[in-house]
Amino acid sequence: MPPKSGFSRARNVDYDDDDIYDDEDEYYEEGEGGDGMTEDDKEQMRLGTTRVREGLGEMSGFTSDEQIQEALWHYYYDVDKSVVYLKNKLGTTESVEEKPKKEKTTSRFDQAASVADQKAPATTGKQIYAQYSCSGESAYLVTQRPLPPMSMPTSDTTDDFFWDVPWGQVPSDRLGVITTHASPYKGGLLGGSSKLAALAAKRRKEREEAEAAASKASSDADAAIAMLDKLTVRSKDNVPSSLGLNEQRPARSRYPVRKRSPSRSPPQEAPREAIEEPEAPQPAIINELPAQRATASMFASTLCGDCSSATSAQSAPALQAFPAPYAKYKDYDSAAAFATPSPDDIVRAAQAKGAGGGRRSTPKKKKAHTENLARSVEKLVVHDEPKIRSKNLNVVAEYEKSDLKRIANFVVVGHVDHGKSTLMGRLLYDLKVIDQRSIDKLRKEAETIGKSSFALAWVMDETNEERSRGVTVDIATNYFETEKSRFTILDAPGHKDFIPNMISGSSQADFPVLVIDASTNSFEAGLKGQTKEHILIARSMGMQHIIVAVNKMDTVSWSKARFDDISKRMTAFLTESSFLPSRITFIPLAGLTGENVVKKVENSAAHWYTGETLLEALERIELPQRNLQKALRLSVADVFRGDLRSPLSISGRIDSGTVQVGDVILALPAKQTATIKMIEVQDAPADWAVAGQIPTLHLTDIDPVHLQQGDIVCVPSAPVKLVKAFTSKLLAFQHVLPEPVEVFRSTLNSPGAIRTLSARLNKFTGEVVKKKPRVIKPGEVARVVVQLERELPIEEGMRVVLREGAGRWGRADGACCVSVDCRYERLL
Ligand SMILES: Nc1nc2c(ncn2[C@@H]2O[C@H](COP(=O)(O)OP(=O)(O)OP(=O)(O)O)[C@@H](O)[C@H]2O)c(=O)[nH]1
Repeated sequence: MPPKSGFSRARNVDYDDDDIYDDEDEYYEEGEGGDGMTEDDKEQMRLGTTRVREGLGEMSGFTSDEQIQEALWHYYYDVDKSVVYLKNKLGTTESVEEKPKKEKTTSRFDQAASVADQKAPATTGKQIYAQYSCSGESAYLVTQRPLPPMSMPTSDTTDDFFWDVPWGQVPSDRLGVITTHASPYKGGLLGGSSKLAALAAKRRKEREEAEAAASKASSDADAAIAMLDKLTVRSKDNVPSSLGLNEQRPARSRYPVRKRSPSRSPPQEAPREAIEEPEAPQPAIINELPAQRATASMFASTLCGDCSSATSAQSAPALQAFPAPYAKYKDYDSAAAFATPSPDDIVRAAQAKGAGGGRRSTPKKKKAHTENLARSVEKLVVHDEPKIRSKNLNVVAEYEKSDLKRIANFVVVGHVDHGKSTLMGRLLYDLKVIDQRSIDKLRKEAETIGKSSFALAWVMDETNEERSRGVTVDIATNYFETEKSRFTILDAPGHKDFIPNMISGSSQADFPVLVIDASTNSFEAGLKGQTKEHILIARSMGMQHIIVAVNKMDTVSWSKARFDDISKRMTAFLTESSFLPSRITFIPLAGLTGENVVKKVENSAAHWYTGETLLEALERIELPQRNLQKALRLSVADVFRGDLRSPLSISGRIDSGTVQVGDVILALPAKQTATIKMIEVQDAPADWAVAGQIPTLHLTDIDPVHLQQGDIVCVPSAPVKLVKAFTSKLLAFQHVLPEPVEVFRSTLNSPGAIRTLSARLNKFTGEVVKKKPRVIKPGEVARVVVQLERELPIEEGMRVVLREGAGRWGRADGACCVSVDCRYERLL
């Protein structure tokens, strides 16, 4: 049988007696066998019987023990009262068998009066016995004398007894005396039922027993309190919580608390952590707990262990810190919570062991296997780019032994709308580089927007802007091949707004093809516009040979006079620009019709011309010497930030040196290195490229931000120096003064100024004619000092272009620039 819970035990202790027994009869019958007599009662009854017989004297022989005991029981062992009762009873006619209980219906006062009437003569009055209960004492009113004879008929009522006595004037012989003495019935009932007295005694006894039981329960409760205290969570002030489980949270602070860094911890969280600090157990508090808690239940004992054997003072502090249900895990350490395998781990390990067919691997082997695996994983590092391996080719030897055709790059220059793009489209079309279907498609597309005459031009002008506007914007590159040469076409824009692009194209060319519109007034307009400027730029780039294509001859009916006039005027200008007459080629042609482009003109009006076609002139033109043995110098004409396969690519002509796949290059002025991953020459993959070619280099190991158009690419071992000032020999195309200029190194440029005119030189011998001249006239050669605002990669032998300040840029007279043939004698 499980022990009584503390709760039920407390309930029994606190029950009130009156709440249990409301009916005295039930209590009486539940007494000792139903007779209500205890051993004490029987003893008192025996002694009382003896004493009553002594009090009855000679009347004792007429009285049975049963009557005596009945009287004693009735008067609660009062011997005197019992004797009086029995004497009165024996003196009356009333049967002694009459039970005193029936007299309850008659008042005590009437009984006394009745007895007096029976014992005294009616004329002597009545002796009255009255009994009052007054604070535990008995008072008797006794008449001293017999009552006088009554004239009135006697009556048993008190009204008859005092009928002749005036109110308030009672005769002295009828006055009684009240005497008091201590009642022999301490705590008993007076004149009442002896059963009630017995009931009172029973209740006193039960109360005493209940108090004794409560005392015992109190001692049991102490043990219960001790156990409950172990489960009690204290507040910071060590006051036992009255809320029980609701206040157990602070006890969790016993577990390791992860502290936040002060910088990241919100200010308001600091007090919280202070609250969570574990509280030192206070055993003294436990002893002060009220004894109002029951002992631990079976459930609590199961969770918390057997605490009954430990004293509260000893065990409570240790358990105090661990709220249920974790109290049993006194040594719990969350930091090492997973240091040992969990029950699930053990089960899984056993299952794995069984599934492994009994094969065992020792921990040592497992550890070695794990380490090997870790090392293998470390080796599996994925690099962003595969390591580029160079074939270490002798590129010069490879070039010489190759049957590579002559490499020729030319830039198509001239005034806007003079027919440059159309001429190149016709060239490509006649050379079958562009097929008929593509031309038909372009022609149809051009017709839709009313520009059918531009169909051939669209072979080169591929962007929507260029096609819609009918104007070339950027350099268009294309390739064609002849029997002896591989050409790269650099179609430059003729509009003045795109001069920088024209310079970029010119920087990659070996020679220019100048296109002049032979139509009436167009040639003249071009001379005032970009025709002369383009010539000067091309010459400034070091180009010495030039082909002049007198275009649109169909518009002038192949007029020889017109052709001769143009040739004469242009020869004069070109020679002024330092082109030797022997290096100037004039070809009358019509790009739109293709006459004298690839095929000789068949028009009878052109019978007077027996010279070369454009293609023949291209094949014959002399190309500059290639410097393959010198250090790498490449002018970056374009930068492509392409696809995933080729995130960064550059293109430009190699001025000197060679490159091959795997080479590390240096980009200036960023001073950043890169690795050549792939090379393409004229849209075909190649292992190398040499001076004179315009390859596309696909790079890696460099951020695209470090490369831009106009940069110089060189080898890290022989970099180009970055300078902010240099001395140059220049050829003046107009008056030159110390003045602000824009300095171009290819398309890379910087603001600067001609700081000093050092000397005027002999145009052919280079000797000093005059030191520190005030001005340099057009056509004269001089030595000047140029200052730059920012560094540019410039070295001896390079060519730069000095143009007048931006305010005078692009003047319509075509003489707006100072184009300088810069041969650097020395750097500052
Ligand atoms: N009649 C005639 N028209 C030509 C000839 N060549 C070109 N054209 C026309 O001249 C116009 C301009 O031709 P383009 O090739 O665009 O001229 P462009 O020099 O390339 O122009 P930009 O590049 O913008 O400077 C077009 O309408 C052509 O059809 C030609 O030989 N004869």
